[in-house]
Amino acid sequence: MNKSSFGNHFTVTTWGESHGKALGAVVDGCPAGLSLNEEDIQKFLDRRKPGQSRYTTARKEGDLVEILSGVFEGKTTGTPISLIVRNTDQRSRDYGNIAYTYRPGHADFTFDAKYGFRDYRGGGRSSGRETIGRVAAGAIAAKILETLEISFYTYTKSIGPVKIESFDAEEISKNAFYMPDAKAAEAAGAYLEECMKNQDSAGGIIECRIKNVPAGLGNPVFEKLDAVLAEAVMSIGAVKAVEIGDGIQVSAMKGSEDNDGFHMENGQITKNSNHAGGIMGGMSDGSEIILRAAIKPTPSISQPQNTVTDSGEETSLEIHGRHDPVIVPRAVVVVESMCALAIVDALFSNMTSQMDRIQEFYQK
Ligand SMILES: Cc1cc2nc3c(=O)[nH]c(=O)nc-3n(C[C@H](O)[C@H](O)[C@H](O)COP(=O)(O)O)c2cc1C
Ligand SMILES: C=C(O[C@@H]1CC(C(=O)O)=C[C@@H](OP(=O)(O)O)[C@H]1O)C(=O)O
Repeated sequence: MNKSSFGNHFTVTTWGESHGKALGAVVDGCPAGLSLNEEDIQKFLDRRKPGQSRYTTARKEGDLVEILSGVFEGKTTGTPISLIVRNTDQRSRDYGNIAYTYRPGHADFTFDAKYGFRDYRGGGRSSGRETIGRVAAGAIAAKILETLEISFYTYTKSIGPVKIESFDAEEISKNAFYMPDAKAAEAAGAYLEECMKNQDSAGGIIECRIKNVPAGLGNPVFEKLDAVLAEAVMSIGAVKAVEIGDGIQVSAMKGSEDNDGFHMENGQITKNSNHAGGIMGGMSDGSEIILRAAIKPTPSISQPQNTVTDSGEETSLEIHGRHDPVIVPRAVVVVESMCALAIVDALFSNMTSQMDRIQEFYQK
């Protein structure tokens, strides 16, 4: 558990606890010669950090990253890249009443079931704060993908019952929810105010669209690209479902509706539609990859809840502390980072032609 490795070729280990001294990641397998500085990573971390709006945890963290190794004179050296973010605003006293009592919906009971004890301060390793390491590593993966012109749009599709009804890419970074629809963002704010007034929380859906992934990435069996992406995204705390393309809706469609027909466009094989979400038979088909992640409502809510202690006593629990009333906006960049890591790992593992393109780029 203390080692959350990701991938076989581009390997990421995240480390650290929410109330420990620091958190971070070690990235192995990044090619030498990639131009990389702290700002490249910081701009990703800034999209995740607490305190971006009144709809996030009130914990005050700058989440400033330091690169400890693997970069010399602004370029990666091909050796392990170690990244650290120090914790500065732990308030462990908030967690005194969950040291022996299990929070419904969090990992307290299952941690004890597996290990027999746990770091209850801030949830330890099961805190959403662990995602700092994923995002820091994801920024490096995204930088590699940028050299191949592979790019991402990741945004909030819904919060609770409020769904986006229009798409304006410019709008995504302009509201607290990373929604591409200003009206929906306003309605989401009103919904959240209601939840907060009732000491409750909300969930929602994040959509990630990946452009310019060449056809043929992935594998026809086992490490299928859709399976690899789903595993990567499902490993984020609070993600309860992952869909590719039309996802669960295909179960109600007819073959004639779901199939994406082909035609020729400028000498290229092109699909008429994209119900498949850019992946067929476990391999990318050259169209946009479309993935959605369903995020549950934040489990730590302050209204009294029925639960039990670790000695089996039934009790009522009021959770203290500074929690996200909704996880979705802060998880947008986490989903993007995990997708970037999965795509880089897939590229490095089975497309030698892509490796050549990367090497060519660095040697320029
Ligand atoms: C970015 C992010 C922020 C989170 N913030 C909180 C929070 O403030 N309070 C909380 O109880 N859970 C929060 N979570 C969710 C818990 O980490 C998660 O529910 C817990 O680890 C149990 O895992 P599970 O929900 O996948 O079963 C957050 C998750 C993420 C990814
Ligand atoms: C601090 C972050 O989010 C935390 C995620 C979290 C949880 O249980 O997941 C619980 C809270 O932790 P604490 O009570 O220690 O402040 C959140 O604030 C972060 O993600 O950076």
